[in-house]
Amino acid sequence: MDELKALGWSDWFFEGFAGGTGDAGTVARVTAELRGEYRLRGAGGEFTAQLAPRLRKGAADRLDRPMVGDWVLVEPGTSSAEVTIHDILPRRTLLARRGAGGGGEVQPIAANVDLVFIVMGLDGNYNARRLERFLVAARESGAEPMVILSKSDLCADTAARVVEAEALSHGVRVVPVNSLDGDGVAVVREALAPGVTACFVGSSGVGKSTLVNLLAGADVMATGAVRERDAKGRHTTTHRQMLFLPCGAIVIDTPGMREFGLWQAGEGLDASFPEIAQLAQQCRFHDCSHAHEPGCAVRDALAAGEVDPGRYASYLKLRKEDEEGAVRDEVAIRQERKGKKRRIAMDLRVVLRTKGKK
Ligand SMILES: Nc1nc2c(ncn2[C@@H]2O[C@H](COP(=O)(O)OP(=O)(O)OP(=O)(O)O)[C@@H](O)[C@H]2O)c(=O)[nH]1
Ligand SMILES: [Zn+2]
Repeated sequence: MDELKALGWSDWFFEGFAGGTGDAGTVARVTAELRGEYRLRGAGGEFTAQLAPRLRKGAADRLDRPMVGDWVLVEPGTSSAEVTIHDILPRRTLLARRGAGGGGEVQPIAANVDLVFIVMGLDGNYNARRLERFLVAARESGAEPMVILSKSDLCADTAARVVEAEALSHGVRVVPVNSLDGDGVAVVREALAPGVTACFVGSSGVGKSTLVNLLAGADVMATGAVRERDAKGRHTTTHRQMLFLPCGAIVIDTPGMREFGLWQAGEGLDASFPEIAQLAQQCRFHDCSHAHEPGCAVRDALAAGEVDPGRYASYLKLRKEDEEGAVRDEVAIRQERKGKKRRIAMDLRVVLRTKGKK
């Protein structure tokens, strides 16, 4: 299993893998996905595989399909080109977002990530509300977040920005990085122990790929097939790919995200807004929305100037997005079930009709 450990395998995954009695040759990790074809890496190296029909047809949404970072079970075919993925092992962590203003369907980012690097550029990209949004999603994913304030060379007062970001991050480490001269990169490197899987998220152009290249000690991202020139002629990341660093860590660079809709806030919301969560326990109503109810401890504190209005608004917005998303998901599941029933009914009709003809 040592080869698998280098790919991020840990004891946690044993249970999903026939209680640890499975054959190492049948488990592999998804390193990239391109138009329904999967690049996998297992004990024996890299290979390409297709989804087994059961996974292709049975997938209700995109979370039911393999994504970058997943551990999957494979079955060899008669030729090496016919390897199929027939199962996905339970995910230890799952990072996802919601498309189109947060109202759309779930968009998986990566599975089994240990560390989420939230990258914000100090060239004007930094935004407190967006940082809070990323922190909620990263915490909820089950991975450990870390904030990278990139392009520190372009900021007149980096120290002040770090203090500001730390105040919003509640215990999450904030690191200023300058990828041009390597300032701060050592701190990022320290977090990248062998076998650790890290994912970089942030807007386009904040310097994710530049930093990944620096960590890799080579121009892996710019030369890889995952980089293309955009309309302005800039290199930009076009899809997710897993890279294996010389230090033994595994990184996933993601394309820049203009929008990061919240998929699920879960416990990530209260963990990211502990001062509000604590006050909420004293609200008169157990299910207080902190928007209009009488006896709301959160609004009382807000009126007394004890809660930051920006944080309060951010909390309410993310909470609303989370609730609306949950309703959407439920509707989608119901429609999916209905659709399935209809398909079964149609299949039956076909069977009956053909039977009648005989
Ligand atoms: N001044 C300065 N420029 C930087 C730094 N890091 C990256 N850049 C520049 O910022 C631009 C964008 O960097 P990329 O690494 O391509 O950004 P990205 O986040 O990977 O962008 P996408 O792939 O589109 O998501 C490039 O021109 C880099 O040279 C830095 O620390 N300081
Ligand atoms: Zn309240």
